[in-house]
Amino acid sequence: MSDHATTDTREIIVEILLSLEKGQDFSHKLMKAVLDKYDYLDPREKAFIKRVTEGTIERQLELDYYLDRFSSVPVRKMKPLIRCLLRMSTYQILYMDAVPDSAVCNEACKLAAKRGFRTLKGFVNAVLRNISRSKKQMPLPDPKDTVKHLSIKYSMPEWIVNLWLPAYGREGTETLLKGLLSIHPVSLRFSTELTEAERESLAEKIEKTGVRLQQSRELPYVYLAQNLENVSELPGFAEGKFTVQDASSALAVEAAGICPGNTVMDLCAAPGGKTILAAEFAGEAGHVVSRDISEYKTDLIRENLERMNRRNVEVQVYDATVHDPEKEKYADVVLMDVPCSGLGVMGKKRDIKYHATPESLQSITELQRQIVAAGWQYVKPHGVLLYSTCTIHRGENQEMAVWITENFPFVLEEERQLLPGTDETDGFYYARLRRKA
Ligand SMILES: C[S@@+](CC[C@H](N)C(=O)[O-])C[C@H]1O[C@@H](n2cnc3c(N)ncnc32)[C@H](O)[C@@H]1O
Repeated sequence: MSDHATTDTREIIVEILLSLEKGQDFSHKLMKAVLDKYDYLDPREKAFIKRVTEGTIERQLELDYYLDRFSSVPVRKMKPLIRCLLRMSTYQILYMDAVPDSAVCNEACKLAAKRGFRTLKGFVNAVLRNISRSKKQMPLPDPKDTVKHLSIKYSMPEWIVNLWLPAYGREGTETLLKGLLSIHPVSLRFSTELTEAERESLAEKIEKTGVRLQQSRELPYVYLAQNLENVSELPGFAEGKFTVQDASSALAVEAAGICPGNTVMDLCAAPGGKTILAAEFAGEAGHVVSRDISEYKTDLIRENLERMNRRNVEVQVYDATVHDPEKEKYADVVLMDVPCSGLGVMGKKRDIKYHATPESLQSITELQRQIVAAGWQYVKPHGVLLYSTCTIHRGENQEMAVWITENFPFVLEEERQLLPGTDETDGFYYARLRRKA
């Protein structure tokens, strides 16, 4: 990516980083709002804003480690604007070859002066030029200290590294950490009602717009898209021929084994990814009850159902932690895609790792248990409970499946933990549990 960015563009990035420091929102939401606001900018400038902002956020622990070594003032004591400016400039020096280091330093000094820190221009310049000179051998913690080394190298809080090391070992954890930092293409899930020839012809039309598509290894109707600016402008989107859905999420619905004519309940359904695929599998003779906690959330489901032309779905606002006696033994398949810690989607929601805490994992596990306890009875005898999360945490995943079999009349038939770096998907878990009687 070459440097088309002006001082004003870089100022937008600093503003986003400053808002995030104040805890004003999650980065993916703020990013979308900012790109909508500056929609008039040149696409290359928008791409620059996205790349630098997201890169700076996801590499923050690593960048701070370097800054603490190259600056006389510790990162935590810097003025917030200077801190954000140095982080995003260091990211450009280390990770964006096409932007000359001298331009990064000059632009940073200009921006510091523009924002009232003229006296700190010399400091900013000295820190960045030092980093630029040493960029081939940046210091990292001793590899013998596995946790600290991996934490800084892959910018992951130590407690999360500690959570994964016992489950995946050093090599497996490193593969996972690397996978989370790699490029994450947008995943397009084509309607399963299209024939193979129709799918291929649509894929060709999409590629003519400049988007690069690669069929997923996991499912023939999922394509990974690179170079994608705006999904809603692609041919076929408005006609409901595809939706944005990760292969892992579609695999979970596949694992539920929904047959034409089945009755399905989706208890935590917004924005509707799994509901729509379940409705395709159940067909016109089947029926899906799709629930979420608020009007706002259920409106998102309705919007997507409308675009994807699904009519066999009933959308309801309903709190999944409250038992609904009317639905006992109602469904062949109950989807419980529960709220979770989201550690599997950190590649797309880059600041989840800084917000999550061991305590928040504990309380989310409690909520998941409440949802299961309130909803297991909706499954007909010999029917399926499909439990899933987009996280990588045994307490919310494998241990939860065991807890279900120990407390309710279910047997575990299949479970799968998908891992970035190993699988070309988000981190995702699902378990198919069959009701005994
Ligand atoms: C992982 S997301 C669901 C994604 C969705 N299944 C899909 O495939 O598009 C979890 C959902 O649970 C919903 N949720 C959280 N607490 C809930 C509750 N008590 N009752 C119902 N839904 C809830 C959230 O609003 C969120 O939409």
